[in-house]
Amino acid sequence: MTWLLKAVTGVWLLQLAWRFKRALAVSAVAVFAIAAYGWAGLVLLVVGPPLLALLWRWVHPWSYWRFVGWLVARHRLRTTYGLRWAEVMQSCGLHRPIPGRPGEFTTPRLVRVTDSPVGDVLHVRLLTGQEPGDFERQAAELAHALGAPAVRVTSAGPGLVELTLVERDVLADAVELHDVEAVTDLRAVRFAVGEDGSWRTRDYANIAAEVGGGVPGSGKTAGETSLACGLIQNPAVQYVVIDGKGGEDWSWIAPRAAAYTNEDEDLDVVLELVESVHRLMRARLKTQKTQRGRANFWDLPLDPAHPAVFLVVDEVQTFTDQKGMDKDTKAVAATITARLSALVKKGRSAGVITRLLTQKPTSDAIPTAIRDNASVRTAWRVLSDDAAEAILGPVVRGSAVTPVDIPVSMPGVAVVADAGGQLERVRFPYVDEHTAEQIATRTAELRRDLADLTGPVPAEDATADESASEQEATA
Ligand SMILES: Nc1ncnc2c1ncn2[C@@H]1O[C@H](COP(=O)(O)OP(=O)(O)OP(=O)(O)O)[C@@H](O)[C@H]1O
Repeated sequence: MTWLLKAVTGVWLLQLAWRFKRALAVSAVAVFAIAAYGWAGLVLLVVGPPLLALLWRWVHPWSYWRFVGWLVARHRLRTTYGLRWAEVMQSCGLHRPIPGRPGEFTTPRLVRVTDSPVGDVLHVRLLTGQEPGDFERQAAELAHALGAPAVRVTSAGPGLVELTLVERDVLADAVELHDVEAVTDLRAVRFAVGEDGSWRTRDYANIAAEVGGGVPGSGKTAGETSLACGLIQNPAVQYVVIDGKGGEDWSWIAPRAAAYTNEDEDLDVVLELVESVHRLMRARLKTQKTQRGRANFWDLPLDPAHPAVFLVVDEVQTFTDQKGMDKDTKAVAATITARLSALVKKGRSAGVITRLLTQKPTSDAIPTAIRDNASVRTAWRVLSDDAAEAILGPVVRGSAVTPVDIPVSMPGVAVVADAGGQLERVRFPYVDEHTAEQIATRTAELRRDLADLTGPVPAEDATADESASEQEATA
């Protein structure tokens, strides 16, 4: 009966036209061009758009490729993924039967497809009652059903999930930098590339300390080097480097460092440097409010006269692990550890950022109290779950992301835990020593001696101010 009604009213014709709307639109434009301008109009119609596209690409390649990406993504949404979506959802058990309609089911909705350096990203709206974990559990099935080597599931807000079809492991390729951009904003410092191919940043206003560890050759020093190369170009940053390996890994920074030592046997030399930085921190905590108006360093504008100080202690176990030390050396090591612990706890609001690196990630090398106060933790390749835990904390136990799996052939790849406790794999960029040396030499005039930064310890009457600032620091 319905077909008769459609035939009589002409609705069938409209439905047919709608079905072939694109072909009809193209034909209409072609007929119009011929009618208005003859065959020249048709030639213009055929040659014009490609020429315009070429011109667009030449004038504004960024917007052109963005548009092409959008077109390709739309095409994939409708064909590659859209046509099989219901079948994929059903075969992975992510569909839901519709009550009262046997045999019928509903599926999460594929909203959008975008591309990323690793592969396509499918943006999906969940069904009521579903959560990203439902997709995570089915990640392997989804990968097979969608024909991708792996699928990464990330929550993208309430009711939304993103499925990244990982076609390429972007972390497999080294990120070599032949020069490093100066860091101008310490609240967004690029430090490594994530699995989606985009840069990860850190907000140093919220970081008092970082701990990092990994087996020899895993890329700790190189990772720190690339970070330092950007930071030392900022006049409001000073570096203090203590290299417990006793080698020349950090000698490149000597012309630019406020203080540098590679002393690995005479712990008194190291203690003196650590004490200097500790004194600077205390002096700032005591006087910052009275002299500069704010108790928190990061509430003040960055000023080369009051620089942020990065204290790097590479192979920190040389100074903190007391095993095998004689009695006197043990006492010095204990003081160094206590000072580092204080810097880790209170350094943030004094603008002092402490970074401790070790190839021996144990609680003897990095005491748990220090690790637990370090909001940023980085584990390059390690050999055991215990070592991973000594750096990243208990969160790594049972996590799918672990530094124990990192292949030897991928130095510079690490697992990082951010302030929110989330673990992810990243690759640090690589800057060779000569490039680093050149950057340090060309910025040598920005160097200020640590002794000049450390003012005299203020009088005792500032105690009240200190306790106020210290309370804020540890808050
Ligand atoms: N991000 C990276 N990308 C590519 N190669 C890297 C990267 N990081 C390090 N490497 C390679 O690995 C080598 C060892 O790196 P690095 O010296 O940083 O290791 P390490 O963990 O500090 O070792 P050690 O504990 O012995 O000092 C480098 O010389 C370099 O060849």
